[in-house]
Amino acid sequence: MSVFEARGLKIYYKTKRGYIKAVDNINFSIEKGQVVGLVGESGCGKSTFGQGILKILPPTTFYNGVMEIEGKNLVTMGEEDIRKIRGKKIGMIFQDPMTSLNPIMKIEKIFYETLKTHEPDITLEEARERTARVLEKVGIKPERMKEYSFQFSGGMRQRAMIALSLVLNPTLVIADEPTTSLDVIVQAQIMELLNELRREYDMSMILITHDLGVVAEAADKICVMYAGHIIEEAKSEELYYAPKHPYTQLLLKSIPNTNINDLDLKYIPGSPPDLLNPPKGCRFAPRCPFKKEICELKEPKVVEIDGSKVKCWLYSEVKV
Ligand SMILES: Nc1ncnc2c1ncn2[C@@H]1O[C@H](COP(=O)(O)OP(=O)(O)OP(=O)(O)O)[C@@H](O)[C@H]1O
Repeated sequence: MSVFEARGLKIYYKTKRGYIKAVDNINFSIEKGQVVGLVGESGCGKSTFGQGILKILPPTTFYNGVMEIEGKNLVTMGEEDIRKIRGKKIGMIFQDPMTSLNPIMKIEKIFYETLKTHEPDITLEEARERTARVLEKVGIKPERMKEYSFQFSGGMRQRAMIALSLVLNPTLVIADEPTTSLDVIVQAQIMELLNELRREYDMSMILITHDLGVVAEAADKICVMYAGHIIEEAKSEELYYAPKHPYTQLLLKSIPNTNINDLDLKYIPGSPPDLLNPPKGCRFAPRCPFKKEICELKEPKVVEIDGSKVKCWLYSEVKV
């Protein structure tokens, strides 16, 4: 059963020059207990999708289509109802823990404030108990809730933010580059922790990253984004060992051998298109080594092949 679904979802930024089509007509679903990886080059719309689910994008952002959590459509929902869902049903883990951990508040106060937003009657004592429990789960000694986040190491801050996103026991957690700012060993520890927690809490997680190596291990299913579209969706193993879309194939080839953060996409010449005016056919066509005539003329539909979904003319019947 899917806990969250997007159908025909569009998220556009309004600018003086026109609309930036950062998420453009995507379908997406995640089931209970599932981890879905969302990968792609910088600027392809991953964070827009993640933050769009929480409706924390600039107020001028245009949404269309459906984003459904437990049967409720977030696209048409008013701000007051969204606030009840934010944190409670959908948690968020950011790349920079300081986004969530106010440096001028003690950790216990941050947790208390978060709990109080959704459970106004909670006492400080109850909040402390819940905080202690969740801090222990992420490997932080409960007494450290008396400290400020700046007294924590980078890895501990990330653990504290994970605890904060879990304290309300959300149905879905969105983790946007949760390990990017950390060193390799701490990255591995945090990924292991996320994996343990999702099993224990049976929660669903959307894992946003530009690092295919990270998601290949952690995710059940991977969605590859390119220029506002999901161009391939497959089980992790399938995507890793039998990628179908030429972009996915090239992305896999570009995984660096050494563990560096920034992908060097030396195998993919050119750069992603301008999302103010994306190409009218396949958005990857200008860079695709297998491009056919149809590719630049008409947008391909998503087709299912061997259990994967792929948006590419190589796999579609051409009906002009
Ligand atoms: N607030 C904004 N106003 C206008 N355009 C924006 C805004 N935020 C992002 N964009 C544009 O939307 C597109 C998608 O950006 P987004 O940050 O979602 O991509 P991303 O895949 O998450 O990249 P990164 O990994 O670099 O964060 C880009 O063209 C970006 O320039």
